Amino acid sequence: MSFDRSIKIAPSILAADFANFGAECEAVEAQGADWVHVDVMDGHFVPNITFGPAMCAAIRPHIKGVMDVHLMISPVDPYIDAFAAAGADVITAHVEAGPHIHRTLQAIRAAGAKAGVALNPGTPAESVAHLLDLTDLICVMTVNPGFGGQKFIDMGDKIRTLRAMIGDRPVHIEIDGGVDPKTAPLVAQAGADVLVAGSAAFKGGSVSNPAPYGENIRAIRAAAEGVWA
Ligand SMILES: O=C(CO)[C@H](O)[C@H](O)COP(=O)(O)O
Repeated sequence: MSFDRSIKIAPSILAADFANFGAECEAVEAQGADWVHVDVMDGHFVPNITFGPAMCAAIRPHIKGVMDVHLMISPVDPYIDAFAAAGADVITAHVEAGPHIHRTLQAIRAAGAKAGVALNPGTPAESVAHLLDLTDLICVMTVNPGFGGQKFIDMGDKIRTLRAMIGDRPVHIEIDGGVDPKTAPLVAQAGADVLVAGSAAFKGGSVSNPAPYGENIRAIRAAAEGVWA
């Protein structure tokens, strides 16, 4: 997985048809998705339960590109090897999920995946200042994690602070929650390059009618890229 700072759209399959994940992954990729984002929730760190490593392994053959696994679980460390073995390219853990985030990021890299660290809206940018050389991606939550379809919370100042802290390190800034064509320019302008979109990516489409996925992805990308025009 090579590094670049172009805008990447990562549809979250939290908004897909739960009875048809393999076909949904293929459909969004065929319609222009750069990454596929998988929201893993445990009913403990967040108030919702979704998928585990077996589901990630099941959809892996249906994803040609990057499988981006966002762990909203606590503890994280006992499950890292299982998600890496399931084929995750990126594994992101929350800085709030445990006392030893250094150990977690090192374990993710040791397992062969890119290491991401996520921050809830209430967590300041400075909480990851000491992690910049241990991480490949910082995920800025623009909703309180747990559910799709929530209202976007403006984290522009945090994104700008992180972009300045990162400097020329090869670290992605990913935004997760409420991303759509209206909010995408705000986060892109602030310095984000990976935009997770659930509701706004899957809106109006289905595996039997995937064209709206393409329209949605193109609209988010054009809005984000438009800030540089
Ligand atoms: O991590 C998440 C929720 O915890 C989801 O990825 C996020 O909310 C995306 O969904 P939407 O675009 O519908 O807001």
